[in-house]
Amino acid sequence: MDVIVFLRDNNFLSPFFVLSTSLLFFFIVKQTRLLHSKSTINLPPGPPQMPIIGNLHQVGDNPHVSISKMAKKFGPLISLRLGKQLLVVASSPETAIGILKTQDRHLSSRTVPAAFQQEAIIPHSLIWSECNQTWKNLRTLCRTEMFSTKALESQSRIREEKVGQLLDFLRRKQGQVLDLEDVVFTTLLNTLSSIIFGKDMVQFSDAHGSRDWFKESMHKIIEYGSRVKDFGSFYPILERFDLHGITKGTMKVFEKVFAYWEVIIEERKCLINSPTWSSEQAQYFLDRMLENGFSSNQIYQLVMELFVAGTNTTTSTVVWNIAELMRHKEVMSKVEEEMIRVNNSYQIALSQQSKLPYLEACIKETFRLHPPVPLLLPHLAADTCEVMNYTIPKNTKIFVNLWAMGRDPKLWSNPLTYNPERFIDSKLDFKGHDFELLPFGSGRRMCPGLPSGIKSVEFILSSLICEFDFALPNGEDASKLDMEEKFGIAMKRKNPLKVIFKEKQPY
Ligand code: HEM
Repeated sequence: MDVIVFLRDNNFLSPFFVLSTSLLFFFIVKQTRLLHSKSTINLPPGPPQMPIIGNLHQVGDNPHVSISKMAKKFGPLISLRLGKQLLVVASSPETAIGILKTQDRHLSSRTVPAAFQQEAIIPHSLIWSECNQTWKNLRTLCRTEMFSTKALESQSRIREEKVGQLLDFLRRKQGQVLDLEDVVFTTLLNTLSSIIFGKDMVQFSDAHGSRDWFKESMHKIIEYGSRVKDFGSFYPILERFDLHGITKGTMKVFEKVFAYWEVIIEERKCLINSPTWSSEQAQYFLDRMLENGFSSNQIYQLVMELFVAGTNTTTSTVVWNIAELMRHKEVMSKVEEEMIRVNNSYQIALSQQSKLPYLEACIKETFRLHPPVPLLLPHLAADTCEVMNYTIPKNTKIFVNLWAMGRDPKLWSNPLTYNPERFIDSKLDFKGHDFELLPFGSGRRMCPGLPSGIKSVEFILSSLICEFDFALPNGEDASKLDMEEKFGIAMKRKNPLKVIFKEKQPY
């Protein structure tokens, strides 16, 4: 029954798919041989596989949840087959160590998802490259010019200005119903674009306002990139047909966005080449890329990746935090008390972020329950190697299920209860050394944007909590707020968090 529903839902019963399936039939023999060879390779255990589709029909729209159920049955290191793609999933700190530490060198390559398979720009990728020289150079440039302590300090003015604009907007819209994700996403897009280009990309809009084309483009790219049902990646023979129009779809959006950036880049080049230019004026990340001789394609690719990887994850983190705080009034009160204790008022500056240990505990607790990238970005085995005495063959795709680890009763007492206190007086951190809490990953592929992302999360959260009380529309009871998830490049709420902001009375 499962299989019939899966085939129908994915147009597998349409004439085109019947034809494709016939073609695939000729590969059954090969597949059968492959499955047979499984018995000779010591793969991690896993659920039984169907011919051709393997375990595809069992994965569903929320793979972090379905795979977590499989891990409960088959153990913390399992293997699945999605079409032709072999997948290994780690769901415990020990297996995560095996993948992200012991065998990091062999298991840190990537595959390029259909959405990002753009011939001209993909050789310049940071996220989708194997760990080659290009990848090393790009990470080094980002680390020194975007995420170092010095770079973050030089970005303080921009962060304060963009969060200031967010607060002004919310003050003007007091009493109205607003989409929290939308306003936070706008703030983060503009913060990043001001750091990179020295200008905003989008405007704030209220719940009924028209959406900006740039914001819409980012949503589309993220939507294409988040598609779980990408059959080209399961059956390489189908890859070139772009059956779901994913590659074509993103290419169209990329063209529009890149044309817009090209104008900005050319303007900047003219300024740099003008006689009035002095090197002190070089203050944006674009200047650093131009100084390093980047071509337009290199700039497009890196900037696009920073936008896609940096804005969504950070937005989701802020939204999940506010949702949990609204559900737990007593925790929200403690965060507010901490702010008053630290600062004698609700006002708080960017420089005071490190003095809010209780807020930090709330953020860790939210990372535990709602990791924005629940399976990490897929890794790929560059060579065959062994993890926990099992063989991981070359070209296996690898997930680390952070979501499953965050809810594992063997690791956390009352794992489904939101309880920031568990992190008070605990040394557990999210910086990649404690393998039970890895929202940014660990090892060579670990998120390079951690310092920037966490600064934004802490500053936006504390600023919003300082200035406003939050209520749900129609007097709904916040303690009953639903917490349904939608899997994607960053895991979001399924139902947007609509909030009414009300300015706090001065303390
Ligand atoms: C709360 C915010 C964030 C979270 C939770 C987060 C999480 C992650 C995770 C889990 C990965 C994949 C690690 C792996 O595959 O092993 C990743 C990769 C990456 N992140 Fe972040 N991230 C955040 C913010 C940012 C920001 C602000 C930027 C940049 C502006 C950024 C840029 C990147 C890049 C470029 C990669 C790819 C690194 C590589 O493949 O070598 N992230 N992030």
